[in-house]
Parts: sequence; structure tokens; C-alpha cells
Amino acid sequence: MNGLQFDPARPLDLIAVGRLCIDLNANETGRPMEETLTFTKYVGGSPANIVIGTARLGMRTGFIGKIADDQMGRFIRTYLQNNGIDDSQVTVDRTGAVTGLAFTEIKSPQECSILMYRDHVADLLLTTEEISEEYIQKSKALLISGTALAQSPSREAVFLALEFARKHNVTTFFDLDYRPYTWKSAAETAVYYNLAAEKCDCIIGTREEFDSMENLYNEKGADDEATASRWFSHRAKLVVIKHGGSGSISYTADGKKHRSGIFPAKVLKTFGAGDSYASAFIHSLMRGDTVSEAMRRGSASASIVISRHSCSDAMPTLDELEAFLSTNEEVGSGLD
Ligand SMILES: Nc1ncnc2c1ncn2[C@@H]1O[C@H](COP(=O)(O)OP(=O)(O)O)[C@@H](O)[C@H]1O
Ligand SMILES: O=C(O)C[C@@H](O)[C@H](O)C(=O)COP(=O)(O)O
Repeated sequence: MNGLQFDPARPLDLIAVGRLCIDLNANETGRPMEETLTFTKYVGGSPANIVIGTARLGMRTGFIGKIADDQMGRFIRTYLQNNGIDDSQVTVDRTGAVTGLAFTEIKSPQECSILMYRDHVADLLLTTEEISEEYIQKSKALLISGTALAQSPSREAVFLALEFARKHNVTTFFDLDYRPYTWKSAAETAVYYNLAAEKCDCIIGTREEFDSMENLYNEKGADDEATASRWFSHRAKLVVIKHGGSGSISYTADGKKHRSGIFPAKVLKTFGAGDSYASAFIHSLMRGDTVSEAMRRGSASASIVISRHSCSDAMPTLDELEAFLSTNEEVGSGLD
């Protein structure tokens, strides 16, 4: 049992709150960004990628966010609309803020990095006045991501969204999404991540992301079991810890542990794994699959996306995911 409840009467399945940005992925792979000349533009931003992934799998989705009043902002809005994502709560910044950019470098399948331009970005200017209680009440679930906690007023907007979600029994997912470039200090990150995680039903992150959140309070890094029990002492019912190419592990509040392996992939780039994993994981959980099945589907989705050039655009449809699952075998996790 995963302990998560989803109200079937709600017209929306998943709403995300957070950043809507642009990925600029290097076309020339196998070399550093100093030597690349051209990039392909995609919609990006972790919560955007996750919602695009769940929409591609057939879920009814919406987004609460702020975009720049420029061509990039309009590109993003059109993409959401073309993917059937409700954009009624996507507001336009009128103060001259810009769209966050993520330049990605693919030196090799194992050596990928992301250069983020995030000064004066519109997504962090989302305010509490732009968080609609009535809108959140329409959804079975709400997804928040850590980077939206990095600055005010976005920070306060996210906490208000969490408050409305709790008030109206909207299940909350927290994808940790730790991006150091957006934070002033490790302590600031830890404080706000902990305050948000205490209010969430399901927390998804890598081992390193949980460490960045817990190290302020733990002398040494916690292990996965300690991480899970920490968050079960708050509101969490499900804790998912991702371990890259070694797979993932989940803990449910009933004391069960679920291990998942990976699907060997022809890796083009490793970024995009987490967002694609989260989108298929959430989709699977919300349609009633077991935690183990949800992890398996998340892993499959990740393998599909890391073998492709983009993140958002590469998110598989339900048919693609089913076809992949029927022709590929999960191999055991490297987790001990
Ligand atoms: N090299 C890989 N081959 C196959 N699957 C992978 C690989 N790297 C990651 N994955 C899958 O994607 C999931 C998330 O990847 P991870 O790197 O842990 O998260 P993030 O992208 O958020 O840092 C992993 O738990 C695993 O299922
Ligand atoms: O989240 C961002 O701003 C960058 C993403 O759009 C980019 O596609 C990426 O880094 C996704 O990586 P993941 O977190 O490993 O899925």
C-alpha cells in the first residue's frame, strides 16, 4: 500500500507549480560547450518537464507559473497548449523579467552538464496573489519542485499552494530538483527544503538531493532508511530515492521497501532521467499501480528519454512506453 489517496471526482489529475524555462541542448555532442555552435530549443524546467510527461501519458494537467513577456514566454505557452496542459494559471510578467535558460553540454553519454542562466527570471516572480485556491481544489494532486523555493515571492507562493492542497485533500508530490546555482547557501536550501518536505505526501529525490536537505541537521549523510523514517515522522507516506544508473529505492509508511533496477539504454545524455522517471512514476501511481510497478515504469521512461536529445519533447506517449516495456527487460538494481 502506498498510502496516497486521489479523489476521483476532481476534474484535473495533476497541477504543477514552478518554473517554465527553455532548454538549449547542444547539437554538437562529444565536445565541450566552448566548442559547440548550435543548439536546439525545447521547453524546459523540471516541473514543466514532469507535467509534459504526465500529459503525454494521458493525464489531465495544469500549470501554475509565470512566464516572460517575450517570444520565449509565448513559445512556452503555445507548447503547453499544444500538449493539452491547462495554462489558465500561467501569468505573464510585466516587469521585464526574462526566461530561465538551461544550456546543456553533452561531452559524452556520461559527461553531461547544464549551464543555467537564472538571473531575474520570471518564474521566481510568481506571487501568492497568483495562487488560486479554487484552482488547486480542482486537482487530485499537486507537484512542487525545489527550485521554486529558492527566492521570494515564488517561495511564499509555493507554501501557500501547499496550504491550499492540504486544506482540500490534494495529494502533494515534492520533486527535490536541487539546482545549486539558484541558492545563496546550503543552509538556506536545507531550511526551506525541510519546511516544504514536512508538508508533502510523496518526496522524490536523488541521494545527493536528500543529503543536501538533511546534512544541516545530520552530522553525517543519512542512509536511505534513515531518510525515509525522517520523512515518515512528518506527513510523507512515500519516499523515493533515485540512484542514477544503479536504480531507485522507495519506502512506504507501512514499512515496506521497494527496489527497482534500470532498463539498459543507448544513452545519449543523462539529464532528463529524473523528470521522465517522475512523470511515469506519478502517472502509474495515480492510475492505481503498485509502487514497484510505478518505479519500473519510471525507469523505463527514463531510459527512453536519456536515449533522446531533449527532455520535454522526448517524453514518451503511453503507447511508446507500453511498447518499450513489452520489448525490454529491467535489469536488477545495483543497490545493496
Ligand atoms: N545510465 C542510466 N541507464 C538507465 N537508467 C538510468 C540511467 N541513469 C538514470 N537512470 C534511471 O533514471 C532514474 C533517475 O535518474 P537519476 O540520475 O537518479 O535522477 P536525476 O536525473 O534526477 O539526477 C534512475 O533511478 C534510473 O531509474
Ligand atoms: O530543470 C531545468 O531547468 C533543466 C531541465 O529542463 C533539463 O531538461 C534538465 O536538467 C532535466 O534534468 P533531470 O533533472 O535530470 O531530469
